[in-house]
Amino acid sequence: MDDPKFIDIEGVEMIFHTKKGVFHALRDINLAVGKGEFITLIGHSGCGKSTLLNLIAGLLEPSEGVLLCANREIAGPSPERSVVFQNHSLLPWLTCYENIHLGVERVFGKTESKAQLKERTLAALALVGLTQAESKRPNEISGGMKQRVGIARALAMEPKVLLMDEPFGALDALTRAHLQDELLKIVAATRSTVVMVTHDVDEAVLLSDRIVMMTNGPAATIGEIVDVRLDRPRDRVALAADPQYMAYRGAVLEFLYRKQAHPAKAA
Ligand SMILES: Nc1ncnc2c1ncn2[C@@H]1O[C@H](COP(=O)(O)OP(=O)(O)OP(=O)(O)O)[C@@H](O)[C@H]1O
Repeated sequence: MDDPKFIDIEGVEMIFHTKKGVFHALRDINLAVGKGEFITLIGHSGCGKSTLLNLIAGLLEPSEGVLLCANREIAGPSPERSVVFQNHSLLPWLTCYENIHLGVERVFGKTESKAQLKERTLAALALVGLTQAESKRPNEISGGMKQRVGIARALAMEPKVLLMDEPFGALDALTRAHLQDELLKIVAATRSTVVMVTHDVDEAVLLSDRIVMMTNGPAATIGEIVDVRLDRPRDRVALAADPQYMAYRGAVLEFLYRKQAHPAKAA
């Protein structure tokens, strides 16, 4: 691995000050993510997965500790760390092309020609198989297609890190499987570093190099990490009967449903 501490999270605590008082969401988070690594964050609802992702995105500031990306402190959002949310967050009045172009222009507008910006936008659409839908607006395409535009928009900015918060959570199982397979191919081609929040154990095992499993909140922390040593490219059908796959799956289930059996409401 080029840089085993490409993202480096050290001693992070997250405390929210709410009307009801102080809420200690995350404690003592230490994690290094290697360049090109695919990490998933899994844990019960409310344990702080999105909070940790938002800290890496620079959308939140830690109460204690430090987060670094490429040896620089994360001090705010940046196109080098682009985020894909569960609800695509496309602008409804813009076409698929325009939604992507907007981000491309923001990042490369000052340094590249109009033709280059167009080429980047078209390449991103092609990467997610949406060339045909370039002039459609979000209300004219399916949920899975919207998510693909969101992924294309994030990738078009050539981020160093792709952050994904349950990007397939709102999709039906077949579309979800299809997009997981596409994401695997795209990530293999772009060699992106990915941190993804998921609730889905199979998704975590299929996609990850490591699965970071979080304890229940409040004051959640990293409980265990599963190192998924399955060869790539991964084939979901072949893996379904693979004893190694089942063992990883079993380890995550054991953590979630035995060691961290669901808590009383955390917040
Ligand atoms: N801005 C905030 N102010 C106060 N509390 C917050 C804030 N953001 C998150 N929390 C609390 O921090 C805890 C972790 O929230 P977070 O959304 O990170 O959990 P999660 O693991 O992503 O949950 P889910 O799986 O349900 O999306 C929760 O108890 C939540 O209520």
